[in-house]
Amino acid sequence: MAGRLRGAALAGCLGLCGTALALLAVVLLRAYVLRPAPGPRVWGRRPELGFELSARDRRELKEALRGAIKIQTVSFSPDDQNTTALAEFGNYIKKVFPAVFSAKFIQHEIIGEYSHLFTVQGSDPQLTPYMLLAHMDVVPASQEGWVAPPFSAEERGGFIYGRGTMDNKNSAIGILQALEFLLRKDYRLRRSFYIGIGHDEEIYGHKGARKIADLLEARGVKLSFLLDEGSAILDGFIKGIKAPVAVIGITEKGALTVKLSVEKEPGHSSAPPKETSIGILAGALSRLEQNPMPNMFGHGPEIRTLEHLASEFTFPLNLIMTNLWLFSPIVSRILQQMPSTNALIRTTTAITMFNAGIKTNIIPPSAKATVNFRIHPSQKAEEVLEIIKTTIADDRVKIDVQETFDPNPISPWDNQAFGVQIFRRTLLDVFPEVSSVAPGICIANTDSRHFAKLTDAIYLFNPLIIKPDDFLRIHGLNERISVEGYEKQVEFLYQLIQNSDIKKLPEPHANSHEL
Ligand SMILES: CCCCCCCC/C=C\CCCCCCCC(=O)N[C@@H](CCC(N)=O)C(=O)O
Ligand SMILES: [Zn+2]
Ligand SMILES: [Zn+2]
Repeated sequence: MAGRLRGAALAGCLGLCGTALALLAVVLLRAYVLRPAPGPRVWGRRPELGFELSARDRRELKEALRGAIKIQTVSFSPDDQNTTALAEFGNYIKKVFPAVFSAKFIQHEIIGEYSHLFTVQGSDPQLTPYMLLAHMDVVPASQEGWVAPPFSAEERGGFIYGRGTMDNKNSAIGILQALEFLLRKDYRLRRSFYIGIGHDEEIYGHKGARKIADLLEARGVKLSFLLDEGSAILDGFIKGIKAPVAVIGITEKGALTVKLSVEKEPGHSSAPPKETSIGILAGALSRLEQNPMPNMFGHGPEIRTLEHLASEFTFPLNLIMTNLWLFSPIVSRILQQMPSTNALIRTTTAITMFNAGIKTNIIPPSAKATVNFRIHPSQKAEEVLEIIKTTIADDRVKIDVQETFDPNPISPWDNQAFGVQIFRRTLLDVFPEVSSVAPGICIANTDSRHFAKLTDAIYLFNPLIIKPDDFLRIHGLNERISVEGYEKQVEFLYQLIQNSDIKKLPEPHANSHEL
């Protein structure tokens, strides 16, 4: 009997060890043998024109951006914009980019009073056009806390400081600059493309980008792809990855902004009620902050980002990333530690405004707050609103939805995706130090969502190498761009326009080591 028991225990143990060994074998096999092929291609043609800049070109390129930064195109709220500055921006680009404005095959239109649409007619009408999108408006900037005033465009230590240097005059001016340089070299464009420069992106883009999209739709335009801001070449964002990696947004999060308010009878502060409007609202806000929205890791494209970058990780993280089917609970816990990676895996909750109280000895008649949620690609606004109501669980708190939209659909990311292959090719040309190109999520919002009817291929990417510290400068203090980084951005756009002139993508090549 004892012998039989020992035998059974041994068999059980062998079974367990066997399972563990089998698991390990699968892990190793997946890590080293079954890693998905990156989908390389062999491109016969290189861009016709190289990006050699004279000292004069360099000066001109830098001054064009600096001049644009000095124009205070601030969007405060949907009914408060600096319209004088928006108009000045229009005059400014006309002056700085004469070749763009005088080319016979470029049509320029002003949309919604201040936005710009350029239709660049290529020589081959058979090729489906694409679109480059940017915006000229900026968020406000406090005067304090900057090393140089936010609209001075001062140059310090190789950086231009100012609101809009990364978000997003670098793209608006950069696109026009790249085209200006190409035109001056008599480059004849083959594929048509559109340039859209919105004037109210920071306040939802209803008067600018949306009108541009409506107009193009009415003209029956279909786009092969659209490129807008929203992600970048990330350096140091992900623990365990040393080299900079290009993460191109294939979707952007949705958004839901709610106004919460509590009304209460005012009175003398010497005989206060048990709870005031401020106390009730503060409790509701605290519950929202203390109960984050659910962790959705694995339900959206964030998992594809890590899978694509798996080989970039050092050991043993590379093993973990290649086997997310097994390790995703650990990975999702690590991701939620940093605000920028936490934003990838859940709907975020940000209390952005709070107003209450009118005098030191008056019981406040009302308290109001604004909470801004950014919705994970696997959720819908309606679902998030239900969670908010359940979490607040207090009928005295009135909830008004101010603005809401669901996450964007997911854009294609495969060997046939024209835009993706063009970005890969251009990254190889301009940023040889970038070893991987991965699909990702844009954690903020962009004007591109207005163009969903024109194309299913919307990509969010700024060709700039950014570090976590740079990310904090966007909408924050000391926003800046390095002169070298801006030159690279213009070079990327210059080569992207030429690369897009290819008629058909080359065949993928199995043994190449390209991206
Ligand atoms: C695995 C990778 C980790 C990812 C870390 C994220 C790093 C992201 C890097 C760069 C992103 C820059 C995004 C800038 C876009 C900003 C656009 C913007 O400010 N939009 C406004 C629009 C307002 C609106 N209501 O539509 C906004 O989102 O508030
Ligand atoms: Zn922006
Ligand atoms: Zn912004």
